[in-house]
Amino acid sequence: MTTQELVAQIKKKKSFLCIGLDVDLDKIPPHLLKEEDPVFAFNKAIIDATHHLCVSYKPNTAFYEAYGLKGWKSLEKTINYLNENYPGIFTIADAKRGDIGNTSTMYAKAFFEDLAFDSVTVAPYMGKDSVEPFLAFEDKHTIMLALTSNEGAFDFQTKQINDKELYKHVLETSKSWKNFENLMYVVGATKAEYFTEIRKIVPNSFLLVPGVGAQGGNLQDVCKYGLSENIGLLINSSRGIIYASNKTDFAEAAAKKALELQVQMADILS
Ligand SMILES: O=c1ccn([C@@H]2O[C@H](COP(=O)(O)O)[C@@H](O)[C@H]2O)c(=O)[nH]1
Repeated sequence: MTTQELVAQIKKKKSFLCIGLDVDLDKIPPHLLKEEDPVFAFNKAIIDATHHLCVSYKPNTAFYEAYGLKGWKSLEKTINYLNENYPGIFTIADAKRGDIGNTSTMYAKAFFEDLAFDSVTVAPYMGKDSVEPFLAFEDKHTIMLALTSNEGAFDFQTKQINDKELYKHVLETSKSWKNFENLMYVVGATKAEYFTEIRKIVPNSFLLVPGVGAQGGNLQDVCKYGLSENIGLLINSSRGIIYASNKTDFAEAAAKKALELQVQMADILS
């Protein structure tokens, strides 16, 4: 999916919501555990109930890798289900990869070719040659960690290096990389006070913003400082939506939570 197509979907649905599919077998409704693939059964029900309210889904691969081969199969079934049934949805593999060049190429093939995701999250720590193999996939998007939502973001990302903080070096340096137009960034909703500075460096780039809901980030604050001319935001909520109920009404309860965010987004976009 191109950035223009993503923007068109956002305008059509009046939503820039990304729903996180972080499936934990200890949290899903117990009746689903009888299913052959409880993780996929849960995802399918959540997707069918919420697809009209969001523009993106983000499975965090940790929640699938934790279940070994079975978990990877559930992830494969989930991305195939999305691509076959909801082709207008932007898919994100939240895998936070990045390694020496030839290894990064294999990670990119895993998520872009074997599993046909639109995008994958990467860590910037190993530098340009660890990210460019992802960017080499011209019709795909690479989403690089810039300023994360957790407390540990202050350990390194905001440290001053020469004249500015490390996260600003990450943003500025990456602007010269080949296929920069396919680069997006992760910025935590819990760091709303940083969005003005971030927008000075990357005024038009898309930002994937986790941390609304369970982590306490505020949608209005993020939008106040983070919206760009082409909207430029994908706001993620995972636990706050998918675990709204652990009874048989879990999908409707998730849709209700998604609707609460979508209504606020429609209001912001109007
Ligand atoms: O800075 C970051 C980067 C990634 N995440 C991921 O987003 C979701 C958030 O889940 P919630 O349940 O809505 O808190 C999860 O997959 C994280 O690993 C993040 O939170 N912060």
